[in-house]
Amino acid sequence: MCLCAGMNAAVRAVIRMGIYVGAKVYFIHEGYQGMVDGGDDIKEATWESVSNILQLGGTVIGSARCKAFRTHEGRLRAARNLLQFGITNLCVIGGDGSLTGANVFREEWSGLLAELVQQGLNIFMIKLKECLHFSLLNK
Ligand SMILES: Nc1ncnc2c1ncn2[C@@H]1O[C@H](COP(=O)(O)OP(=O)(O)O)[C@@H](O)[C@H]1O
Ligand SMILES: O=P(O)(O)OC[C@H]1O[C@](O)(COP(=O)(O)O)[C@@H](O)[C@@H]1O
Repeated sequence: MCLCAGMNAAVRAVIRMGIYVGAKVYFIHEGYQGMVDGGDDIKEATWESVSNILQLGGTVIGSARCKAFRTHEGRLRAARNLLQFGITNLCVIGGDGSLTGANVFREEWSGLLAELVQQGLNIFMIKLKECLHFSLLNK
């Protein structure tokens, strides 16, 4: 469990600013593990869902070490899950490891999409490659 102060403030700021500018914003629970697993680990956030969290230690969305995200296969699963939810931007809050992983993912993104297309993923999703950006915040 991560007890770092400030993580929830960062989560709250990202969610509320995203909603403020009109975006649909999602929590990805348990870090990259949630991105790889998809399903219930990816949930739409609301303004109220980040109320009363500033004073809490750790992070309300969890954190995890994820071996799978270090592998190409794991990142392919993560990309598929993002596309299924229509997620086009990622904000990664973490340290050196998380940001290194985000950079690897960004560099691989076009190739991952090409692989998903080969596997038969709906072609309209391809336009998302134009708009997958990473905002990198250091903890
Ligand atoms: N070189 C890498 N390639 C892909 N993913 C990575 C890499 N390094 C770290 N990660 C991912 O980032 C996660 C968090 O990294 P870690 O070093 O544990 O924490 P921190 O972000 O606090 O430095 C790892 O569990 C792994 O899933
Ligand atoms: O839970 P929300 O809606 O994010 O509101 C957070 C609010 O709670 C506080 O952190 C603490 O407020 P109190 O000192 O009144 O308990 C405020 O500074 C902040 O505006």
